[in-house]
Amino acid sequence: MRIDVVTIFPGYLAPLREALLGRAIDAGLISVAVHDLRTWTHDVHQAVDDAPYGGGPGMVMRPQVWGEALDAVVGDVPSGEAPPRLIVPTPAGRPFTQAMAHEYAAESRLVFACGRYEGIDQRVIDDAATWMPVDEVSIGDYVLVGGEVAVLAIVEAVARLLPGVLGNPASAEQDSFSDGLLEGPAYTRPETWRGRAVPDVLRSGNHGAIARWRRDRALERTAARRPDLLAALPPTALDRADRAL
Ligand SMILES: COc1cccc(COC(=O)c2cn[nH]c2)c1
Repeated sequence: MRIDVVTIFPGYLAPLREALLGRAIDAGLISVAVHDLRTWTHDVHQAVDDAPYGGGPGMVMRPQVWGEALDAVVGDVPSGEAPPRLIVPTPAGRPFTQAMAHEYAAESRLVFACGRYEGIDQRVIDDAATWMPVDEVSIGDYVLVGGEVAVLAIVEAVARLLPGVLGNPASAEQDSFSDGLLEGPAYTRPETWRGRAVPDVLRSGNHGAIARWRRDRALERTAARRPDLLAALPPTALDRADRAL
């Protein structure tokens, strides 16, 4: 997978080259190119933003700069080849989910546009959408200073799903959300720690009982913390034992 990121703070994307993702890059599973948006400014101040039409606080990122940047970074899409997907992290976006991470993991190329200030001139999105799929995506209901942190989160969630990136692919299958529920509690040695013992069932070797216990804990936690996920489950997802909980 080829990943391009356009940002005014290239240094913010340095963590992509660390650890798991760094190894995936070294293994050639992913290529990451980070581009400084100011490359496509032509004024001495390298201005990337300007005052908003209609007034109001803050600044808006200029269309000319972004237009030239995306033209250059996306380049000419060879005929017959699918264009990359442009992802724009924004508080106003569609909520990013594990299902979307799986969708993105199937793409051969992703381009990320990191917005700042009050956002990017809408015409940049509208123009880009005439020649590539554009997703405005939110990673949560809060406002960051820029999209860079969101790109780190999205790239990590997507890259870990790529074959060969995770040492143990089974853990991606048993993710939280993979069965629509939150992951329950996990334990490792020692058996007792600060007077707290590991639940006996987990040391019983009774795999049926262990699976049941884990599912019960996941259902309890999901009901307590994310009733919306429980409500969204298809009716067939809960068996009789689940309902008895
Ligand atoms: C594109 O325009 C803007 C404007 C302001 C901030 C940002 C960065 O994204 C977020 O703040 C965010 C993403 N998901 N949840 C919060 C982008």
